Amino acid sequence: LHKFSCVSRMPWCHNGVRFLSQVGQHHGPLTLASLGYKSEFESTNKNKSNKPKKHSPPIEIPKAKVKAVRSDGIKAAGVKKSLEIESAPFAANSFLELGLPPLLLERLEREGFNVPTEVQSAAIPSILKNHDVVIQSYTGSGKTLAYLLPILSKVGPLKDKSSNGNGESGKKTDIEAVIVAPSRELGMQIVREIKKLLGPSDKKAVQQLVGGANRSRQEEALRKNKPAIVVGTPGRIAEISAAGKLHTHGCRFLVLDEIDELLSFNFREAMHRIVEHVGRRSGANPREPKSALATRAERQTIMVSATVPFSVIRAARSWGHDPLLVQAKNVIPLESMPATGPGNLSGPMSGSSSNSNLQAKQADQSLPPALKHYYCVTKLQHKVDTLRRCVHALDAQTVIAFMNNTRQLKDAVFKLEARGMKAAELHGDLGKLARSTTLKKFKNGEVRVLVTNELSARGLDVAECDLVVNLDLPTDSIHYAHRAGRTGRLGRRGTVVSICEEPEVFVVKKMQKQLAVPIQACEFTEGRLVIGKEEEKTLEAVR
Ligand SMILES: Nc1ncnc2c1ncn2[C@@H]1O[C@H](COP(=O)(O)OP(=O)(O)OP(=O)(O)O)[C@@H](O)[C@H]1O
Repeated sequence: LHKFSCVSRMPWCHNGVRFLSQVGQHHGPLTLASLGYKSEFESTNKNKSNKPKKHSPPIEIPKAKVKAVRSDGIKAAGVKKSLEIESAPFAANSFLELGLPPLLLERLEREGFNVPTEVQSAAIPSILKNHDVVIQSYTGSGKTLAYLLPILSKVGPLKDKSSNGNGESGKKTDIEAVIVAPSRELGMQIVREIKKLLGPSDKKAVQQLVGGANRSRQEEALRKNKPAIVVGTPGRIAEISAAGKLHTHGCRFLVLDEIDELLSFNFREAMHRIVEHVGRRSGANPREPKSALATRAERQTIMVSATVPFSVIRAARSWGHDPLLVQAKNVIPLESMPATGPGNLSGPMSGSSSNSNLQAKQADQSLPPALKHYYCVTKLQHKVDTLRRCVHALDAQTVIAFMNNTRQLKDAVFKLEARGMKAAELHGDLGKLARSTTLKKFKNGEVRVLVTNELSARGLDVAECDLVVNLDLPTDSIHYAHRAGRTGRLGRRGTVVSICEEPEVFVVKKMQKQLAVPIQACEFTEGRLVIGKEEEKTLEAVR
């Protein structure tokens, strides 16, 4: 975004990145915390009601300029219906061929995981062979199990009995795997995925250490249950570790999920502590004189994200040992990546011609291939109404709408509800109970439109989500990719619509270029999505 020529009127455009007034003072990198999230800390419910703005009539569209296209919507008239997986990224081989232990294979079958996805097929053997890895594959392609399965093969109650490590003698000692995620929602989701495989009798082998939850209870659970795996947010893990209640020197795995987000400034101190205190970096010289590292177990470092900017490559080189870059169809030494300049798609730094090939090649690995992308130009005061017409036109049943400002987000929910569309807000100002209740309602179909901000852009896994709408544009292509990835999970159909004002169109065009996907101009009229003929012509050139 630094490269975009700013239009001073545009609220998000100032010194690189700026959202609307609420986050306007923040000039650091975009993070959950910078967007007003308190994912790591207790937050209060400041749910204030805002007066609804006057209803704005829909915009009239000159019919001659437009051509109707078939909606991508999924028919589910009032009833929540699961979306069919259409082009799943499944691999040709089976979990058995990947060398997973029998007990884990049983649990996978019980939970209906029959075939590994491509990225799982590439990552599992690499991790089982003790490599440090950076896992990069598009949103919703199964990266979580790609690292959880090899870890559960070596750690905890489902492990291969021949694998070494603590617990071998039946005596539980240290924690063996630490998994770090940037938000409590994502942390809890990972815990649920692990517990599903562990089953009720072994679920205490994993402990959540997320912010916003009761810390003494977490410490008590650590003491009593001696879990093999902990999953948490950076601040809470670092706090408990600094208090001497988390013993991670014997740890064999350190997973940094959504690594590019974890590298943001707000997590810097906590991440530093975690990286220094969890096991010993493999390849570090244990005989180094003053090094306390000698007493620690050698750890494997696993970093994960759909987007791998250069900062991640740098971090992987310094925190890992000869790491591999694992993608769905590729496993290559990270060393073979360019040593300087931008990594893959990025906002601020992308666009240099020397890296454009690499960028284009990796960009298409960040977005699910089946997604359809559109943008619709409207006036600011008509955005919510355009959203409503968009939902109807596509007959979308499970919609995530992204905004950048909490107050305007509440307004949008109010307007949608006033027009009879079931909507709810999700953001960091809500208490943890309100956040989980809203998410539950959204997942079970009680809420049709979830209006949220960057909190939900990473990791949130709602299989039924058939439409993502950017009511405010994301800051750059990385944020676009993560938001867009909330739909089209695991090969399902999905549509992404960015609703913007005329002066913002160049931002959409820029993202289209960086992401190497067509983002078609469209309008919603007479209950249908329509694209302009002119736009069609230019799109032919893009394709
Ligand atoms: N082999 C598999 N078979 C069936 N379902 C799977 C398989 N692997 C993963 N899934 C399911 O696919 C969904 C998406 O997986 P996951 O959340 O791990 O994707 P991701 O790549 O981490 O996405 P993001 O980048 O958005 O975090 C989850 O609901 C998960 O349970």
